[in-house]
Amino acid sequence: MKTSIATVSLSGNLTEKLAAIAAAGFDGIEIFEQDFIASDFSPSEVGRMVRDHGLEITLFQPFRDFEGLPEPHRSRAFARAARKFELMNQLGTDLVLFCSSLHPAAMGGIDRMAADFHELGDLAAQHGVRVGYEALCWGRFVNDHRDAWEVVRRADHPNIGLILDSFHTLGRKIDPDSIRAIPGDRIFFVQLADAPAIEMDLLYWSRHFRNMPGEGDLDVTGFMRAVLATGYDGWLSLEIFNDQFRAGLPRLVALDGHRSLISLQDRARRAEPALAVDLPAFPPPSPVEQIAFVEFATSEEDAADLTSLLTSTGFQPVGRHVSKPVDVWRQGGVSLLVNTGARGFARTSYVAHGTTVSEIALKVADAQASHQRATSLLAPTHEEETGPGELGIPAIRGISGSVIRFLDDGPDLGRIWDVDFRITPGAVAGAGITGIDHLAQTMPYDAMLSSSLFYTEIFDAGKSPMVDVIDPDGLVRSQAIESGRMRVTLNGAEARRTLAGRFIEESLGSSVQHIAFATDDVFATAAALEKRGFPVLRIGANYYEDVAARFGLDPALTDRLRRANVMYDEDAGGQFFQLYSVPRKDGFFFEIVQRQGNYCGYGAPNAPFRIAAQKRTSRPAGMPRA
Ligand SMILES: O=C(O)c1ccc(O)c(O)c1
Ligand SMILES: [Mg+2]
Repeated sequence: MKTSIATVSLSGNLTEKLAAIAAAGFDGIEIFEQDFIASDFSPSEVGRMVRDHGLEITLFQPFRDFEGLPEPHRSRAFARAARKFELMNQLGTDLVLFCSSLHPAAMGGIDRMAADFHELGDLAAQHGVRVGYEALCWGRFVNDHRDAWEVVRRADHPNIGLILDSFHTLGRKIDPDSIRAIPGDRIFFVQLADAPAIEMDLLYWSRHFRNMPGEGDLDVTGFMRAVLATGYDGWLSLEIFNDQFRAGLPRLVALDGHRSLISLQDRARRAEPALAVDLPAFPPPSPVEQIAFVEFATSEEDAADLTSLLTSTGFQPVGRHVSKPVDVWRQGGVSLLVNTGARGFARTSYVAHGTTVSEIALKVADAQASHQRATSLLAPTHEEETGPGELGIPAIRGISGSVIRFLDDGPDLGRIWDVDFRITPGAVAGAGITGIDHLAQTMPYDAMLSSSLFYTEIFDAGKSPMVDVIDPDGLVRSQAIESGRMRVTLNGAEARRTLAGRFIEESLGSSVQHIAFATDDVFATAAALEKRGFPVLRIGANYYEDVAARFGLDPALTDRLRRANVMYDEDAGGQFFQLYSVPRKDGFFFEIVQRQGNYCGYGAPNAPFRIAAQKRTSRPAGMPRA
């Protein structure tokens, strides 16, 4: 179906917005009147600019406070409408949104309002335009789409129809299935927005906190299904009032928006196959079976720092790429690649960020299908030269520019370690690390929605509620994404002095800040790591006093935790143990965790104390240590 976005959803001036909207692949735009008034272009110039970008003006909005007024307000409202209809002719659009009235003099009365719209319909017809009526969920007399529909039904005029907006329906907790009773040809336009579940005044919530479908907590898919069930086949348009988006990079926000609209249609058709959705077919989301490898980009000079950390963590070099300076380090099912190449993407990453995680390879059921889904959802494909006989591994650019590769067990990709690498056979003794528990990605706070949308739409993934992590120098927000056996935590930092904020500055952008490895026996692993010279993070005595009191821990267990510098947490499902490395200069570190039972968190209550300890390790010599 054709997609559109309201100009209010993006930052910048009209010219910048148009460029961003066209580049993201939309077919049309809603012109928000303020954006037009603020611009210096004449209506016909704006119309031409829009069309020169290959876009249509899908809607002009909003027209406020029209219906149910006494004289002289009523005549003035009609005169105002006539002028806007003329403006629409100059802009080159035939549809305008009238939102339900908040006028203090408005009188309500469903037949009075319907009669006003009937008369307006004649005026609109004279100008060759159509009017759509939208219930603002804080409207004085009409604040529910069912009442707006009744007004439109009674107005009984071909130039008067209904406009639905998912926020106004879902924000007021109105059952979206009530839409299924409305004839699709009387719905003139559909606006889509999501929002996080926060209790607050409806108007304030709507004007500041809307976000892209899939980024919030509203059942926008249920709304979309109900709209499609009416037979509606018109525009799908984003109308997102969001403070962050208004300050963000318009191209990125527009791209996220287009991704969310494609995904929304895909979700609707998968949930209800009988619906007619005009969207090319692409594969369904699938879960990640395993993080197959993580690749670091570094240089000949800087590699020693990284490889000594790997060695002290129990990893061992086991082989090399057939044509590139890429070493494979292994331990208990984890493969880490160290790329010191002077060319290609790894080099670009290293130059931009210093030693960094530049690639993540994910094992899925069908790598080509996952790649096709990702690119259908607008992820840019990533191509790199391969030597003769080497595998072409499908890849995309992930958020923040890193590469995500897709692997599977098929006849080609399943042989990656035999074809692209020379691996020396033999077991790695290791320190008891058995896998990757999670990857922690750090990013500016305003990139978090974008990142979680990326993972949840491309993969079969769930997200947990956002939690606050208290860094002594500011708040970091953290959200976990889980898809099959892959866990990723997204950490958004606003404050630059937080550990996460410093990492973003030091590494010049978002990236993986830590890798958490799994062990089945944290104390055995801690002992093995100590022998290898692992730079363990010392945790203060106050922490153990508190954790023992909080959970009523056995003194023997508390003592083991303290001696090994292991942190502890519990939830209803089980227990969690965490051991940390001292962070590198840029803030990168390793974590080793043990999950017992069905513990499903990430130790968030421990984060303030872990961060404080990590910050102590980087303070000047001579200061007291924990
Ligand atoms: O916040 C508002 O006033 C407003 C205006 C127009 C809309 O379409 C809408 O959903 C909200
Ligand atoms: Mg709206």
